[in-house]
Amino acid sequence: MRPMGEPGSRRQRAADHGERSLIGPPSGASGEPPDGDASTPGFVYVLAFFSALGGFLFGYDTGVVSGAMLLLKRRMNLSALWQELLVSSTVGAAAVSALAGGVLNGWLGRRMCILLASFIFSFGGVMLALAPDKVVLLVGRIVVGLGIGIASMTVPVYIAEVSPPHLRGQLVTINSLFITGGQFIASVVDGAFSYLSEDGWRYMLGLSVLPAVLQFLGFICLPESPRWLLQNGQNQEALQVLCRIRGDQNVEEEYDSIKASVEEEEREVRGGGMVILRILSHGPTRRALIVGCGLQMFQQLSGINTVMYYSATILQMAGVRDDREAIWLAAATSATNFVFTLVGVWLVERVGRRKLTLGSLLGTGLSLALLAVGFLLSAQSSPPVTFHPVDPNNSTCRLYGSCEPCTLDPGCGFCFRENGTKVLESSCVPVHPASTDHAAWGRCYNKTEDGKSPIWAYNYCPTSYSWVVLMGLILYLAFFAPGMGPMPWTVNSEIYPLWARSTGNACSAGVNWIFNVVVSLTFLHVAEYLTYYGAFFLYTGLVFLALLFVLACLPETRGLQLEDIQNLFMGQLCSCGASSPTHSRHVHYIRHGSGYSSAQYGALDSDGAIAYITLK
Ligand SMILES: O[C@H]1[C@H](O)[C@@H](O)[C@H](O)[C@@H](O)[C@H]1O
Repeated sequence: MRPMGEPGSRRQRAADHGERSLIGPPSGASGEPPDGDASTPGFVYVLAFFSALGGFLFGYDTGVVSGAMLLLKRRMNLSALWQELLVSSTVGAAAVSALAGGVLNGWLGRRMCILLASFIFSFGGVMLALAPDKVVLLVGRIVVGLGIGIASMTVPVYIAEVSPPHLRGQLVTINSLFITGGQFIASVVDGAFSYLSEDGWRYMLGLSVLPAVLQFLGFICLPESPRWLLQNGQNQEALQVLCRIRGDQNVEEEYDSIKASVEEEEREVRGGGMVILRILSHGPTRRALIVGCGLQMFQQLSGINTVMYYSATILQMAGVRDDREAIWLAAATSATNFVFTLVGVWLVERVGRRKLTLGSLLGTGLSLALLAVGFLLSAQSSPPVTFHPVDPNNSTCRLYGSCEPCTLDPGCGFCFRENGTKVLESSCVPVHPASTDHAAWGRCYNKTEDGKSPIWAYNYCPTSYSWVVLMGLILYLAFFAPGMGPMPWTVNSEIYPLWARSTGNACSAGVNWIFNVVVSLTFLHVAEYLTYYGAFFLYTGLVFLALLFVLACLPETRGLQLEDIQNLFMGQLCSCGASSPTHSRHVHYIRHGSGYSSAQYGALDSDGAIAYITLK
């Protein structure tokens, strides 16, 4: 890499003139294109759009399954275990392929990996749409999961590598917008096809083939990332791609900077060895990996997928009894997630990654506390069991005195009648072994269509505090979606040097998927031991830990060229955060050969633009 301040560099030329250089980093950190260069060519937006279809498929395939399952469990007579398998197998497969994606990415390139993922998505989609039985369905869900894992780690890297620095955050965050957009469209499709009780699930699961094929066709014509091309010695092609994606801007400096950085990295890492071991033994990349994996872990530990998954139940608590109504209201929940991700796209280049993540975590934590308080109030006013039918099997359900402990036992449900908000004739009875939709026997076994049968509540209790929970849910999504939703993906796409980028992103995406499985599989057990409010207080605590982690360790990467970002990780891990506060000076290390010897001082002006001066 050409050191900043090296004779001949743009920044040094200004410094040589004796000015206290106020030239920003290669592109304006304030969100402006460098030196007022010509505007970014539309081609970059086309690239971002076709890549982000991978995000859309990630969102669609993880989101669509809940609605499809409502129909499938009846059509295929699925046991609870099979339902669990069909939902979690995709996430599990995504974890495995995200981890393997690092090797594939370095070996085949970003473009080939995206093509591979869209091919896998198309194949899996066809398989799901035509599945004759549950085994083929399971294989289809695993195939789709393999596609999701590869796409989830490749797409942000590709977009980051083709974007100009001043737009990088926004364009990578668009991928997250497509994820939540995919989840939203999936919930609308679920709603629309829920009326086709016979084959609706085939359309729900199969429709993902359309965006997958579109992405495949698009990527046949789109170029490889110039950074990967340079890393693999294809210099001419890299220059051509750079010219295409930067339009009439001068690409010479960017080309030189990437090339120098590749050459220097090659010198440093001569001798090879496994990339992950090299990452771990090299301080700055090790610290970047800890920050990247930590962010992804905390994203999942903030309970987003529990909240999304649990939204239907929260709505039932609030008095929505009809299945269809609950499906449409769940679509409103994912719409909230989507709309607020849009706010993140707007904010990321304006306030920067760090402030956005911190603000988001603070709001997410407070909303989780509100959710927990809502559940606590509901538990305290939990309706008593007033009707005790004779239990033929002497199950544990007859021992519970109120709704709360009854519904926390996975084997029991609450059967009651309502008169306005008053709960009458309530009993705690065993759930049917084949379906949680009704009781094993008694009044809540057979539902009649005349609306006179009692209400069967599995997993929730009727409560007059549901509005507190509902408010907590909406506030949670409004705070999570702009920051903690997209930032872990965005930050990971930029913090690793080129040689470590594929592996770093593979590890952090793998961590995201692993914690996704862990949180969703443990939620009901955690709730069983700690009650619902205990579970949400636990998530609140984890979010405050995340806040401390981000406060201490996440540096601001806004506006910096990818090749310069690693310098932010030169200091101690938990001083990372200190390198980026506004209005403060920070040392910017310059690489000389393989060492970091001299320094430039950078000061952030009030817009967050970085000014550099060189110490001689
Ligand atoms: O960033 C995404 C997004 O926030 C989704 O809504 C969530 O389901 C995913 O797990 C997460 O990785």
